[in-house]
Amino acid sequence: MRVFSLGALDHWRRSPVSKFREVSAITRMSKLTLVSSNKCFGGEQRVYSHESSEVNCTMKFGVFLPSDALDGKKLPVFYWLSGLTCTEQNFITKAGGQRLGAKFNFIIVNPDTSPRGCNIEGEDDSYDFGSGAGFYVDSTTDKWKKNYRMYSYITKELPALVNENFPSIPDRIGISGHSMGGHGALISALKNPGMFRSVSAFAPISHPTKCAWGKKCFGGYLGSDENVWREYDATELVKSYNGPPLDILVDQGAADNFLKEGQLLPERLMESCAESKMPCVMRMQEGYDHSYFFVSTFMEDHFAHHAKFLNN
Ligand SMILES: N[C@@H](CCC(=O)N[C@@H](CSC=O)C(=O)NCC(=O)O)C(=O)O
Repeated sequence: MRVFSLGALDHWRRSPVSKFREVSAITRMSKLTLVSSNKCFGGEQRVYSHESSEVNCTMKFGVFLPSDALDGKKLPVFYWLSGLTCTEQNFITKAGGQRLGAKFNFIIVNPDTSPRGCNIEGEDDSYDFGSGAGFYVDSTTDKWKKNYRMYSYITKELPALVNENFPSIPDRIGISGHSMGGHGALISALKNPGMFRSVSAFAPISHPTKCAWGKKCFGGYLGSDENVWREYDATELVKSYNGPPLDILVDQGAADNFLKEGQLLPERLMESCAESKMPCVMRMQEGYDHSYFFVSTFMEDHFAHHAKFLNN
């Protein structure tokens, strides 16, 4: 809170406004349309939309800009990928990320989880396929391949847009996510050695070629060739990873129903990491379920984990 004397008020009127703070500038950013902006923890939580060339529809994503970013200071970027049924709003409203973005001085970018409104027959029929369930792959099947290219959207188009429009440090980026988004974070880091300095996940779908959610989405988006499926499976990708050391942090709720149903299979990821000598810490958190109550509880630990790599 600032209390103005008359002299200070005069100074405030004359002080320059960064282009990242100026609303008239942010509504005209390259290829981006501002949907909303709310001051939060000294920074701003914004939502933008844009016409995506990868997924051929209008996409939305959230950006949290800490105060320093609003002043134009270049900062690391923490990418967050959400899970099945989510839009960009779940992380914004439930994860408590803004306080941590401000504390650790990271820009946070969190996209929607799939293309939407593409007029594909059946796209809105189930919670675990189609809208809200892009599964972070590039589809090869005729019905879906025009739009369902979330892997390229996350690893190419979105980072390019972010670097063009915000004061990011392009070689200081980390990625994390929850459930389907944890799978997306792991495969994005494992398939692009050196691109992400840090990676972590909450209750990730760790071995999608062997669980019901993965089989449904991979079958639909990638067809029947399971060799293609393995290219998007973290447990498989760990075995062939050849890049700068990755130090993976995974949190998993022990009371997670989807763990009990065999959808997540984190033990398979851990076995694969052990065999491949990939550093990975999985913390089994007693009593926690799959929800954003679990995610928000441990989010600060994940920011601290990413800070070790993004700030050095
Ligand atoms: N049947 C449920 C399943 C949806 C669900 O639990 N989604 C999780 C992610 S699960 C794996 O990707 C989620 O994050 N939900 C949003 C939230 O805010 O909790 C259903 O349809 O509800």
